[in-house]
Amino acid sequence: MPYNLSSHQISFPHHHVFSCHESLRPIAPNTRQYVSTRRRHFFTLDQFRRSLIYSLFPPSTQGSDGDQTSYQCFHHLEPRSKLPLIVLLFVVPAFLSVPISYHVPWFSAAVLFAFLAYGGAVTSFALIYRLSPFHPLAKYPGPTIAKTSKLWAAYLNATGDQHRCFKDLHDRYGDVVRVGPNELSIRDSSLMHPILGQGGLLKGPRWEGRDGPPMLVAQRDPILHMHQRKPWNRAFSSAAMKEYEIIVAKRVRQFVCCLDDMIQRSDQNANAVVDINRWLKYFTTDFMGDMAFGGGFEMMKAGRDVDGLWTLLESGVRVAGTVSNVSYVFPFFTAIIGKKSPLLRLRALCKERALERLRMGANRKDLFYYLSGEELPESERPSPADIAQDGQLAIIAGSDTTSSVLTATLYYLLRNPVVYERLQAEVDSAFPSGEEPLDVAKLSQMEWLNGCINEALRLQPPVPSGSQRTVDKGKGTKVLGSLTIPEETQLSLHTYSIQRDPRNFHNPEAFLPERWFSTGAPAGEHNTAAFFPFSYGPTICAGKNLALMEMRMLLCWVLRRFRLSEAPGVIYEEWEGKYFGLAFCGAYGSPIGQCLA
Ligand code: HEM
Repeated sequence: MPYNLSSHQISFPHHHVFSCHESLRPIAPNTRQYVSTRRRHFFTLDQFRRSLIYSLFPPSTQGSDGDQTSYQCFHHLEPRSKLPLIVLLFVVPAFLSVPISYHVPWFSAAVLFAFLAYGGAVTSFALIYRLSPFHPLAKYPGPTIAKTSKLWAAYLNATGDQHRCFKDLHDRYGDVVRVGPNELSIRDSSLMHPILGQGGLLKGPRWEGRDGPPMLVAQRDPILHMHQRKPWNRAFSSAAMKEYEIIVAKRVRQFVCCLDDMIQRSDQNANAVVDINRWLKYFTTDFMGDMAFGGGFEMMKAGRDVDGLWTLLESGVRVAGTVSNVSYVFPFFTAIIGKKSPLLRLRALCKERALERLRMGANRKDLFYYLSGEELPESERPSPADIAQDGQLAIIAGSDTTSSVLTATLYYLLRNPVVYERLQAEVDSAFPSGEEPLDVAKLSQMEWLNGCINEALRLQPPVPSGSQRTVDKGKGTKVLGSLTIPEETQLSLHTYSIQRDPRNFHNPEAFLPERWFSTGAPAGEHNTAAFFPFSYGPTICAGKNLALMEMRMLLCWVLRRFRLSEAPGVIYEEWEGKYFGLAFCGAYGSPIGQCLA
């Protein structure tokens, strides 16, 4: 159904974004912080004055009374840092309590009353407007609670159930659902190019409010993004990828030996119950540690979460995912949690590792080599802080994602014994006994292997809610296919729903690797454009080819060496329902041959 919104525009606070014709200059040599040569942004007294009015007439009240003054105020203001937010939320009502105190017997009662009245008024204005027919997104269907606040989405994110809940909403309301006051979730793969492709929409504000210059994945400005992306593109060129094969192979060999060791030590007749999810996490983190910092995590060797890195990663990703739904909370969150915040601790750990590696120098061409600009003249190299930040991104982006897809693939193999047998036969014939599955070209041609990985990526994409985009402020209403989107609306293509949509994939809930075969695929709908677990366009996952190589090699090697089966006492039917942070156990059968290490 086509949606036609009025050109009525809403405002949503966000940072200044450089336009293409503005030039950029770094604020200091060897740094990624830039200022526009045309216009600089300071929080001026005028803005401060207007921010006070904004607090009384927040964005969402705009239009309810047609008040042009309030509209102009919130249209131009961007109060995201701690000070103005504290002023708006605490100082204004504190001032209001002074006149009230003349009318009540106790000053404390006046303060309480002022805060309640101020908070109540602001909240009521916001709620009434957001639910009113005057809101620019009023025509889009969605649950009432979602229209009132993003707190609901934050709550769903914290439960780990957001993607399944959004899919239910799409099944109920259709391809476009209002999932926040100013946010839409979209289940229409034909909009992939206009939204994510070249010249598409800017990244959304969900990464805002964090300390320091944004890392690549959070960079909203397309020009800065392109600039920051260059070393990543060099790092994942075909020539560079060749160098990584031995690094992956070394860690896969170690993974296999660790499992072998567990089987040897087990008293269950050459079987061992292994927490495969945990071990896959150790594997991917050790490997990304090698790539980003030249090693140093050694979780597989220790058989445990060394330095609490995984706990930091898991809690950091979960907290960041939840809080980014309400990114204006970030400054308060970091102020309250301070240095104990998992993200800050992770940052400190990565900085320590980066400095250590810089001291050691580049002894091989890994990801660090490219990110630290070893091949560039000294003056063009990034600062240690930037290198540490890129290393941190590699660990966050490259470990949990890959381990969750590997876990999902093994899960679906256990649940589909016929597919397991077919894949096993393919692996056995591709790599006869004793041969190490190292041939990357051969791995990329194996239809069952790649079909299984694609199915796991389709059914359990590690970024299930997609990458948020926004219709840029000041650019006016955007027409996307049959949709008309008001400026400063946030939106995401919902990967999980699109990849399970029967219009795109025949029998979408079934694990069918055959659907990816070049010939002999089962009849039925198969829309390759609707498969985008790594996203699409200029911001597509930088590490896609590395992740695929890593997953292919590990799966092949594990299948050559072990026979997996369901562990006793585990209810596998329940696993799929608890995608987030689940421990998944597999019982291992007789090993095939000797440890290949
Ligand atoms: C199965 C594994 C993986 C999946 C499904 C995956 C998926 C994604 C997705 C959906 C994005 C967001 C893109 C966007 O904003 O449009 C992303 C970004 C990114 N990923 Fe991956 N990823 C995986 C593994 C990796 C690995 C191994 C690395 C290696 C370091 C990596 C590095 C990155 C980087 C650097 C970005 C930011 C790209 C940018 O904004 O330009 N990812 N990934």
